[in-house]
Amino acid sequence: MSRTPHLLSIQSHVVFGHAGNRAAVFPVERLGVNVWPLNTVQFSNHTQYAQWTGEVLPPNQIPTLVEGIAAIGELGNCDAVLSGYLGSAAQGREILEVVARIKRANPRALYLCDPVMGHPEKGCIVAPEVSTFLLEEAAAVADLLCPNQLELNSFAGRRPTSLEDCVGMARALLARGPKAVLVKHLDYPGRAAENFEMLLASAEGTWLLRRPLLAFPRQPVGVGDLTSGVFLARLLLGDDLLGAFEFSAAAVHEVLLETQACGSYELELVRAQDRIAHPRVKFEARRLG
Ligand SMILES: Nc1ncnc2c1ncn2[C@@H]1O[C@H](COP(=O)(O)OP(=O)(O)O)[C@@H](O)[C@H]1O
Ligand SMILES: Cc1ncc(COP(=O)(O)O)c(C=O)c1O
Ligand SMILES: [Mg+2]
Repeated sequence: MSRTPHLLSIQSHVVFGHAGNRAAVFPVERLGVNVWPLNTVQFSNHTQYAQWTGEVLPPNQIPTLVEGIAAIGELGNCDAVLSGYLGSAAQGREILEVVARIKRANPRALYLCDPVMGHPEKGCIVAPEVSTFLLEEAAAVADLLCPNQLELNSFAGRRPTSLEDCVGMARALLARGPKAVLVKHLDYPGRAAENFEMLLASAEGTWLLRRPLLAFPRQPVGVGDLTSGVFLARLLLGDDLLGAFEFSAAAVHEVLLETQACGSYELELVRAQDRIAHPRVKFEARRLG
């Protein structure tokens, strides 16, 4: 029997609803990966409600908690680290130390960075110094980087003019160190309005994936966190980059269909659990160039 992979997932916790670890832990475990959730913040709800209560984890708690895992002899069993929503740049620096420590314990361990930067128009609030940390420090260390279009624009320092330009921006990120860049949401002049598009860039090439754009009265939150979690889970379960990319698009689309059918604002992860594990839809990515 093959071993169950272990993933250290360092992102936000919300008591109500689904974002950060609350969008990733359950689906990733449902797919068959053990998750070690380490919560960077504990908020009542995600920040797009415009109000919330709760606290940011003191940065020194990150190495303290990882030290506890090392002390019981389990750190070498960690197969990957995922980082997402951060409460401070200081937390980010502690995460990079933790990644280095885990890679010493298990040189095959992967680090996926979802560079959650905030989106003032949408109401996603992240401390501004976190963006600087992600741009200048985290990208160089990550094996896998999963920006959305706005985050890709921040890395490039400009907006794209076309799909080809998005490809160039994603491939420029590869040059900073990651083995793959998954752009979770593409937006560029001339994009067909009926589609939701994603991009995967690696040393082997670049792939574009299109799925239907669904209508929501209010855009659900946590979709990015769900996407990066499922993508990494499938890699840990043995998929190649392209397979994990296509699977994550299908599983996320199933969750969005369920969410839309229920008329919910929060992602319907519990109701969609079987569809996450066994998506009925399939999207094939198209190789570009
Ligand atoms: N198929 C889809 N149809 C409609 N909206 C979608 C679909 N897939 C994702 N979304 C929405 O697209 C947006 C993507 O957000 P974006 O900021 O680019 O990424 P992230 O989720 O990482 O923040 C989210 O608001 C999400 O709810
Ligand atoms: C607490 C928290 N975590 C994570 C996120 C990121 O969510 P998404 O997956 O939509 O990028 C948000 C977005 O507002 C948030 O408020
Ligand atoms: Mg995001």
